[in-house]
This record gives sequence, structure tokens and C-alpha cells, in this order.
Amino acid sequence: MSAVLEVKHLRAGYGQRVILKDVSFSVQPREIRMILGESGCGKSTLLNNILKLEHAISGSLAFFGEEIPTKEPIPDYIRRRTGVLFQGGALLTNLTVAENVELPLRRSYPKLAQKTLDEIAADRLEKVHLLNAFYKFPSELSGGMRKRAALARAIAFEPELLFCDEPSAGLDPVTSRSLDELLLELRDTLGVSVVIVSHELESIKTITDKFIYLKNGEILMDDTLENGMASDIPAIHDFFAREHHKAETNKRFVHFQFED
Ligand SMILES: Nc1ncnc2c1ncn2[C@@H]1O[C@H](COP(=O)(O)OP(=O)(O)OP(=O)(O)O)[C@@H](O)[C@H]1O
Repeated sequence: MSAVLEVKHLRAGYGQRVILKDVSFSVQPREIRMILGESGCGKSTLLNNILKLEHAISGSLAFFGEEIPTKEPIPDYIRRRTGVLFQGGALLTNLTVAENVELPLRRSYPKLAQKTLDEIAADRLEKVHLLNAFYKFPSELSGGMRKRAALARAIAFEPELLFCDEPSAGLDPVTSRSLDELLLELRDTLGVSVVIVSHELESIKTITDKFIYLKNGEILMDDTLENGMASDIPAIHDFFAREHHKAETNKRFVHFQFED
């Protein structure tokens, strides 16, 4: 089967400043691919360039085997095969959860009947176990529920490729674990491939098939998580050791709060 995403020799940055020098990797169908690296190494820059929210200097992208030249936007018919879960969720607060999920569908298919839109929204909300929030407003939801509502919107078109920027950011460990499980479930039910930027070791361990590790604008390692965690490349070894330490400290803190 061919790759759902191929990034080839991507070079990108801001103004004169080059952040990504030469980045190439691919994502296979149903793969959960993590983008890792130190803070400031360019993970979000990479995601934004893949989504064409920023314009790369050079290199090319291919979605589902179709090459998109650097300076060209992603055609709508390809965009509809992808979904994005932004870090803040980006739900519109003046719309109900269902209306938020319906928004991308309404934009792409303005003639869709309300009944059809509601049926699709209900289906997507059911997929993220949030059907009971159909008529609620984002302000009435917990942080974890808001993330799931944003995820329902991201899968509005039943995408084959989903991008998530720090999905666990701001969530407590238990909510974060259930979001991980949900992403795994969606991979199985929708057959979606997922590209995730994350810092969180528990998430990384729970859901990653393969990862890329960015350093100095290039990919230092492109491998399975198992090989990454056993790696003796100093930067990779230090990264996992540090994240492990952070995770253990967090666990102790949560335990302490609970005991208190
Ligand atoms: N809009 C921007 N304009 C100029 N420089 C930027 C912009 N966004 C990010 N940068 C710079 O690009 C570099 C990479 O930033 P980026 O946010 O991609 O890193 P990151 O790996 O995602 O970081 P973090 O893990 O902290 O989120 C940083 O030095 C950052 O200051």
C-alpha cells in the first residue's frame, strides 16, 4: 500500500531563518506517527508546513500518492481526506457542539439538508462518545470533552489522515489516557492514519507506532518507539530519560494530591 503522506526534502522557516533544513519521512495507512524533539526544534513548524499554513522554501509533499508542489495550496478534495485537531481545540464558543461539528461540512457542501448535517454530527459525536453534548455549548464542557468535540469536528469528513498538535496539552493524566484510547479506537474504526506532535511520554508509549525525532532542522531518527527507547544516540537517549523522569515526577505529584 502506498504512503498516505510523503514529505520530501522539506526546507522551511520564518523570513531568513531556516528552521527545517531537510526533512523527509512518510506515513503509512493506519500508522500512528509521532513527531518528537526538544522544545523549539520545529515540530509545530513542520506540522504547519505540511498543512500549508506556512509556505515552505523548497521540497515537496504528496498526499495519498498525489504530489502537491511547494507553492500550491492543498486542493479541497485532498483537504477533505484529512482532519486537524488544533492544540486549543479551536471550537467556536457561540455555536453548539453539533453546529461546530457541522461547520466544515456546511462550508464544503452548502446545500446539504439540516437533517443530513445533524445525522452526520450525531454519528461523529457518537464516535468520540460525546453524543450527549449535541446541544451543549463549549463553555458547558470539561477540557477533555472539549477536546473530544474538537476531535468530532476534525473527523467530520471521516478523514484518512488526521493531524493532532499536542492533543493532551492541558489535560489531566486520566483524561489524557482516555483521549489516547479514543485515538487508537478511531484508527481501528475509521482506519485513519494519525500524525501527532506530543511531549507526553505516557501518550507516546501508548499510541506510537513510529516516530521521527527532529534536531537541528533534520531528522535524527526515524524508527519504531521500541528502537527509540533502546537507542544509545545521546540526544534520543537523553530525551526519553528526561521525559521518563518528568512522567514519574508527575505521577508522584498526582498521587500526593490524591493522598492529601
Ligand atoms: N511565527 C513565527 N515566526 C518566527 N519564528 C517562529 C514562529 N513560530 C515559531 N518560530 C520559531 O521557530 C522555532 C521552532 O518553533 P516551533 O514552534 O516549530 O518548535 P516546537 O518544536 O513546536 O516547540 P514546542 O515543543 O516548544 O512547541 C522556534 O525558535 C520559534 O521561536
